[in-house]
Amino acid sequence: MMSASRTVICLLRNDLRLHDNEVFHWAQRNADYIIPLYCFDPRHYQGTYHFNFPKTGPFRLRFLLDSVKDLRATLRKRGSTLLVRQGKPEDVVSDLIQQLGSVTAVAFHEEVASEEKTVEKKLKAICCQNKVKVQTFWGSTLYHRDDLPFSHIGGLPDVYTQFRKVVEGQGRVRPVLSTPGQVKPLPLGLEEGTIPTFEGLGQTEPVEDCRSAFPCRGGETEALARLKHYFWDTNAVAAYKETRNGMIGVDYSTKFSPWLALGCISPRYIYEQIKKYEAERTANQSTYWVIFELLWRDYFQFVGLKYGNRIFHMNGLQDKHVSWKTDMKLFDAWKDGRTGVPFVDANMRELALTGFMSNRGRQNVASFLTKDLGLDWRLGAEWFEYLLVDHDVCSNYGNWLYSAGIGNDPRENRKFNMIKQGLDYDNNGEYVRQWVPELRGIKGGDVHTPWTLSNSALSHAQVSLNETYPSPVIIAPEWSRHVNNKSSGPPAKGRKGSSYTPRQHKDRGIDFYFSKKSF
Ligand SMILES: Cc1cc2nc3c(=O)[nH]c(=O)nc-3n(C[C@H](O)[C@H](O)[C@H](O)COP(=O)(O)OP(=O)(O)OC[C@H]3O[C@@H](n4cnc5c(N)ncnc54)[C@H](O)[C@@H]3O)c2cc1C
Ligand SMILES: Nc1ncnc2c1ncn2[C@@H]1O[C@H](COP(=O)(O)OP(=O)(O)OP(=O)(O)O)[C@@H](O)[C@H]1O
Repeated sequence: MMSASRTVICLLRNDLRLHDNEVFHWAQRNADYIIPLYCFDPRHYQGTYHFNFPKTGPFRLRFLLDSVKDLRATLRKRGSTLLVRQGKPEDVVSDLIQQLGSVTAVAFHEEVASEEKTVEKKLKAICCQNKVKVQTFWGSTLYHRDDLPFSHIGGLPDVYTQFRKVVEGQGRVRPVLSTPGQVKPLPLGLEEGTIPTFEGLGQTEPVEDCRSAFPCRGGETEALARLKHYFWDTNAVAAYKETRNGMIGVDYSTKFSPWLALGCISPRYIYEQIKKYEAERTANQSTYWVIFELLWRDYFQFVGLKYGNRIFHMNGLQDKHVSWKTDMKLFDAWKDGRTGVPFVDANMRELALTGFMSNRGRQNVASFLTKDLGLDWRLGAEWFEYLLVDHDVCSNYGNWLYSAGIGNDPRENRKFNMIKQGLDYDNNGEYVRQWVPELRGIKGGDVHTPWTLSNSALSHAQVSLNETYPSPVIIAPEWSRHVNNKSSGPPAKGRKGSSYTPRQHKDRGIDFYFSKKSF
């Protein structure tokens, strides 16, 4: 007698790739029929938890649609396809189990945060009711959760460097799993399903901005092409450590994050390629530093595992009470890039217009929101959740907690100085002028501090504070140490009542900007 055929549903979530994907790898060995499935979960298109911003913004949605299309095309080339449904995964899977009557297993990658965990629990309950096996995997990090050199997740150090040293010393990265040449077929009679459109999901397609630092499209194919470009075609990876704090252009950093967030590229594959590059081309601090940064990503995933819902709580991991404000006027100024602090505004406008912001920018705007404005950090985190093309729940909330001083930063009271940062990382003001066109007439680093310019300098630059560009919503006292006094003159209009007092530092030149006293 022939044994009954085995049908496995491979539920794809944030693992939209065929390479190094344990779900497919397992199904290939344990099924006669495979149903690759992606569900557009309506809960992802509702509001964020506290402030009700749209949970998935247009840039991430476009990236997701690209990624789903690309995976379908890849699977079609290999004898399969991607089933697409609009609905909650637990309902869709339940319907498929009923419809087919032959499903033997449901396989998926586990996630970290409670919303995703709730879906997993529901899937398990449905499978249990229907006597269908559930096979789950861990696959989002470089180091596998089960290989961590800590006896249990509670032993994860609260300081990144301690985590990194232990992991680098005692951990191992698992080898990349093989990519199936042909994928096992689908059972007959299943509708492939239409990939939804922007309109169908109640959104409008974003307009391309030629200034974007991330003009890339989603999908595994594009992710692998990006790696080839950054490593093998341009050798940009060999200078990563020197360029990674840049803000203009595509190649100052890897830009892997959006593909990593949706799982279009595997961190183990990146690691394997770095090792290959080091063996065949060059091994230097830069090539190592990409791994160092990927370990930050791992770290925040594991912090999420350790702390659960505490990563979302107002008082953070340390249960530290801070009197956060929710002044929505100030928040609007921040989110709209109208704070009057050009370095902040440029970054916030870049985010709104492209869905991307550099790591340097993110650290600064987060510090500004939490430390200068004293606003509830969750406003910032949820705004990022809405807009970022690379939103990843653990990296986003983990970094916000860190910036707000209630997460994993071992230093007390770390606060960025917006003017020093602007001058250090955008010394001649090119980045600010790119995103804040009202200030284009102001030359050099002066663009970071328009409120310190004389009326004649402002009118020469065709800037009118409070009319064409706002006066700063706040001026932190420590900023005065970093003002380019060469062009500062008598108080400009609109500065009335501010706490700013210009200090005269004649002929100190550029070195003055690089004071080590504040970040
Ligand atoms: C407030 C704030 C919010 C953030 N939100 C997110 C987010 O939602 N998703 C996200 O992927 N990153 C987030 N980051 C981290 C970081 O800014 C981005 O990963 C990085 O800018 C992406 O660009 P890249 O891929 O070119 O990075 P690269 O500099 O090329 O780094 C390589 C990879 O390392 C990882 N990485 C680097 N820095 C960090 C970091 N600080 N934390 C975690 N992983 C890191 C990313 O996967 C990145 O792709 C946030 C940082 C801050 C300060
Ligand atoms: N994937 C996710 N993305 C964003 N937020 C998430 C995600 N998963 C869970 N959360 C957040 O986790 C929290 C879960 O709230 P819930 O009420 O279930 O738990 P809780 O521990 O009692 O938290 P709270 O005290 O804030 O209500 C919410 O803040 C929710 O937004």
